[in-house]
Amino acid sequence: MTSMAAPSEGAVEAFKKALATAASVSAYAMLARGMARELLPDELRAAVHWGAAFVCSRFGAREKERHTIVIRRSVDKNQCHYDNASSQNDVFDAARTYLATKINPRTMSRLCLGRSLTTEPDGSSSSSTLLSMEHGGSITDHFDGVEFRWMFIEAGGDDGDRVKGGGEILELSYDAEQTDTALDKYVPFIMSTAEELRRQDRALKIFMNDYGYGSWQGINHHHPASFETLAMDPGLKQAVLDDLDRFLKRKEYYQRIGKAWKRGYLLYGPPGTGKSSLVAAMANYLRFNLYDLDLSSVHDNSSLQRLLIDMSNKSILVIEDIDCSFDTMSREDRKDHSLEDEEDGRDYRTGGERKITLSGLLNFIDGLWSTSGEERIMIFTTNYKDRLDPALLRPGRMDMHVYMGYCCWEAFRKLAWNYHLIDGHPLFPGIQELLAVVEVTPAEVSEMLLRSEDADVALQVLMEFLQERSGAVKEPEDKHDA
Ligand SMILES: Nc1ncnc2c1ncn2[C@@H]1O[C@H](COP(=O)(O)OP(=O)(O)OP(=O)(O)O)[C@@H](O)[C@H]1O
Repeated sequence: MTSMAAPSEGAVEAFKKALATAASVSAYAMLARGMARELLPDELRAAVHWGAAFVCSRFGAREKERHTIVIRRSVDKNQCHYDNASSQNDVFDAARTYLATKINPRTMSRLCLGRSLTTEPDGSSSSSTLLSMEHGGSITDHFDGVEFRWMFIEAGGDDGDRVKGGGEILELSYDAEQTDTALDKYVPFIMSTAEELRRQDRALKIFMNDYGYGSWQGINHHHPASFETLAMDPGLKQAVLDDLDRFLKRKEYYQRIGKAWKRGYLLYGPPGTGKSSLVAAMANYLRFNLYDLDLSSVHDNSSLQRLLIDMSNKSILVIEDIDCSFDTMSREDRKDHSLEDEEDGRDYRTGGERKITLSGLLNFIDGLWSTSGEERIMIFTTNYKDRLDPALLRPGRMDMHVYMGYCCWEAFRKLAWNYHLIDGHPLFPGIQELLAVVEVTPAEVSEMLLRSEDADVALQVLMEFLQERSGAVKEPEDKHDA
């Protein structure tokens, strides 16, 4: 504990004297102001005022010192370490992307409109339209309580000498005392905001592996599924969304606890309950590319490793029907074969050389793959969770298990809205009663709802379909166990 030292007598005296002096100075000032008002004519008072202002401007408090960062469109080649290094300055591009969000077309009289093509490290490209400042334009931005001023200057103009070889430049200026905020917070903030904006803008890709060669082929991914259109238990949907949001925000957390920044989801449930739709919704929500791994096309463990290493960050690895991809039956169920069978590298089902193994996949995912990249999500789907190897279900492996079940009342309401924009109908109560006892998948309900564009007809078709099925009673369901 700290205690305040008692002030010495001398200090108290000095403090009192200072107070008395301050009081008498302000008293004199008030008296002088009053006398001046009474005794001096207006012209003389104005002249005194002007004189005081002049003295202040010459000798008084000087304007705060400003610092400027110059950001050139292209980096001077001499600064590059490699001969073939690109001369494009990333910071310039990021600043322009960021500043586009600060442009107000209503208040700025001259603007530039451009379209740029961005090539991602994975080879995909996307174009975006950008509003930017015209040469000579300026923008003021506020961040963390600090004012930052941006100017866009053209090479070859008045500032031609300064920017020789650099093309166009952006100048960022701020109070000198805010240098730490500028460099340690504002510039990183601009870079990360620009990256996020570009990510939102870029076209998504889905990559599939070639047979045998261990390489990916990508095409644009336009699956329309979103969390908005997904018909599932609302609580479970929110839990998945919250988990994804938490994952995205936790870079530092994963670093601190020494774990790779990856997350695994196991989606399980009968066919047609929306597992693939949920995968697409997750990719769209995160703006992550999808890598759809078909294990039957992978020749051996080393091809598998090559494929996994070639995946980019911020991506989702999907292995559908994981129960069919390996001998994933639970080890307890193996009557005739011991674990040693697996370790000798032979496939005891065929007697031949085993191509790839579940342990090969899991070891690699836990090992090199998880440390060679970041922000990776891995999704396994299965129609039969009970057939999975316990190694897959071990805590820490698949972080969240999501059960995609038969169509419940809430899921039906979502589908009715998706397909017919209705939130109520005289047939709804009857459908609700039937859904409580009939096992029907969202895919089947969707199909019925699509039978007619007329909502009355489509709901009648669904009603009859459910009545036909009503002999089958739902078995109790094991809900999600995150
Ligand atoms: N939960 C859902 N929400 C919205 N649409 C769904 C849902 N489930 C299924 N559908 C509809 O049914 C179609 C098939 O569903 P999907 O392929 O996502 O199911 P799945 O569980 O992955 O099936 P499988 O196990 O056979 O691969 C989807 O394209 C979609 O139109």
